[in-house]
Amino acid sequence: MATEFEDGFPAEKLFNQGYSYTYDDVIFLPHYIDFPTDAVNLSTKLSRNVPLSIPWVSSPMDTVTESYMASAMAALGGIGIVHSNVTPSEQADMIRSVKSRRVPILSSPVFKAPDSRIADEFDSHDVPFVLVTQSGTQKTKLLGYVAKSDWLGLKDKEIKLGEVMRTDANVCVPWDYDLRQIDGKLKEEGRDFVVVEEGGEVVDAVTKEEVDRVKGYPKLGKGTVGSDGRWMVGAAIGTRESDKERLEQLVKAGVDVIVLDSSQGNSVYQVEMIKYVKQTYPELDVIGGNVVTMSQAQNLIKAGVDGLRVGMGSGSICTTQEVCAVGRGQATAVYKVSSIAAQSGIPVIADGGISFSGHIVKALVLGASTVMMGSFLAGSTEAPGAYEYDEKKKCRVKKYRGMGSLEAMTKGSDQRYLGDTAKLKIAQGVVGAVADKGSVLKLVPYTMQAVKQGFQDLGASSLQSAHDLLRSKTLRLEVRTAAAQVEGGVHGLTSHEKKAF
Ligand SMILES: NC(=O)C1=CN([C@@H]2O[C@H](COP(=O)(O)OP(=O)(O)OC[C@H]3O[C@@H](n4cnc5c(N)ncnc54)[C@H](O)[C@@H]3O)[C@@H](O)[C@H]2O)C=CC1
Ligand SMILES: O=c1[nH]c(=O)c2[nH+]cn([C@@H]3O[C@H](COP(=O)(O)O)[C@@H](O)[C@H]3O)c2[nH]1
Ligand SMILES: [K+]
Repeated sequence: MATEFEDGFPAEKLFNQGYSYTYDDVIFLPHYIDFPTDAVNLSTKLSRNVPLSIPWVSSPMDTVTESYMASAMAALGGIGIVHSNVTPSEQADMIRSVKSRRVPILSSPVFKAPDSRIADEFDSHDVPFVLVTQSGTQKTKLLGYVAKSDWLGLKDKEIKLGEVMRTDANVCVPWDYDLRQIDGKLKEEGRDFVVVEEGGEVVDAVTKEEVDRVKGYPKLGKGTVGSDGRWMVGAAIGTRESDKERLEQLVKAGVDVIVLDSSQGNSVYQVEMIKYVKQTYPELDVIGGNVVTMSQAQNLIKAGVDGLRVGMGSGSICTTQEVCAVGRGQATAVYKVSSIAAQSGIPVIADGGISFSGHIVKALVLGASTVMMGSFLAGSTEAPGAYEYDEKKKCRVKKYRGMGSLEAMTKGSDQRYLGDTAKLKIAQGVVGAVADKGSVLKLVPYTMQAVKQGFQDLGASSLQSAHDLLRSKTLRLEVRTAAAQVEGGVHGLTSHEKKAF
């Protein structure tokens, strides 16, 4: 008689013992490989009606996702959620900006009116050209441009730009030109830059330098394009009355999906907002959260959400568990919420606590459809803010802060406390910095390749197949002791350098 193997625990057993497990606490046992790494397909859904080719979402935080990051996320086949720590019209402008181009490049050129003069633009800034438009701003007709090289050769520096600009309509390309098309145009005509325009109005400019930079990264696929033919982008809103007016502006700007941004989503405010969004904009997907328990999730599913965001206190900048004594270990939270959400076909976003590719594998295999990241992306070229040099750590860093930090709250999420200015504010997040990670256009493809290797080791060729292995109890896990976690990391060396790609 054949012996039944009992090796490791199925998830159902492991996550029902009264422990709150984080990603680092658990480890998967490898299964059987019968396909190559490249056969792993990580396409997925963010929410009921938003398909993605990679399970990657950037956090709605003001040091993570504005238009540049959201454009890059869409170009990679993921999606960015634009934060709401700005006025509704500023947030709507960011959505429009993402939708107005097809290259993950934002150059923010200098605009001037024809009767204005060059001040110190060419001297004190690294500006290769100035665009001359009717109004001296973006979103009007291009009249001409002045290149730095032309300017340097001029004797009369007081001259009006309208008198010296080059008028060359050929410098313009349509908004939906992709990187390959723009590169072709730059090469054919020997240009240093092109102006991106739509409907006769300037959207942006793209330089050869930027195109060459992006060309050096892994090849981009077709990206996340919506039914409007434009890149898809999400936006965060709150659950206050005033968020209804914010929502209206975002919808007019073309937003594809809304995230109700709260640390504790199971509230009367959120349930009412979900119903309002679904009634007012039935075509718009709404993601509820954050939740970490099955009953929280069930309430929001009943209210009509198209997706759920999971995580409370697991984020790198989060202090919620310390301050409020509520939350859950992220591995347990993702497994539990995904189990109930799967019964209604609701995709789950595993939000926060991701430090490396193995955490992404764990989140996805435990039932999530996508992972949302803040700290992992905040040090990238595409994140808002400038790099600074950290003298102690001897590296370039970018600021990264929690949306519940005092600094972020007093900047604008303060709006959520309008009306209760008398109330005492308690921070649930910190302000910090993260190391330079280069461009997400390189970071994400390499990380995805590592995730595919993890899937291959588990014998899962897709997210669906991973979830099938999980629920059929074929997938086995164990809890790692403290010593096992040490063993699983680099140990026993006097020094080492960690370089993944
Ligand atoms: N994932 C996580 O673990 C955490 C995330 N955060 C982030 O920090 C930011 C702020 O989060 P929260 O403070 O949870 O924001 P929130 O807006 O959900 O809650 C702030 C306060 O406003 C109240 N509130 C919301 N709608 C209301 C309404 N219509 N009427 C009356 N009161 C209402 C809430 O009950 C709460 O007391 C978000 O960006 C969130 O993602 C903060 C803490 C933890
Ligand atoms: O307790 C918190 N206080 C905060 O101030 C805060 N700001 C963001 N978040 C959440 O953290 C997630 C990002 O986490 P990671 O940096 O680990 O990716 C984000 O996606 C959020 O869910 C906060 N949580
Ligand atoms: K934390």
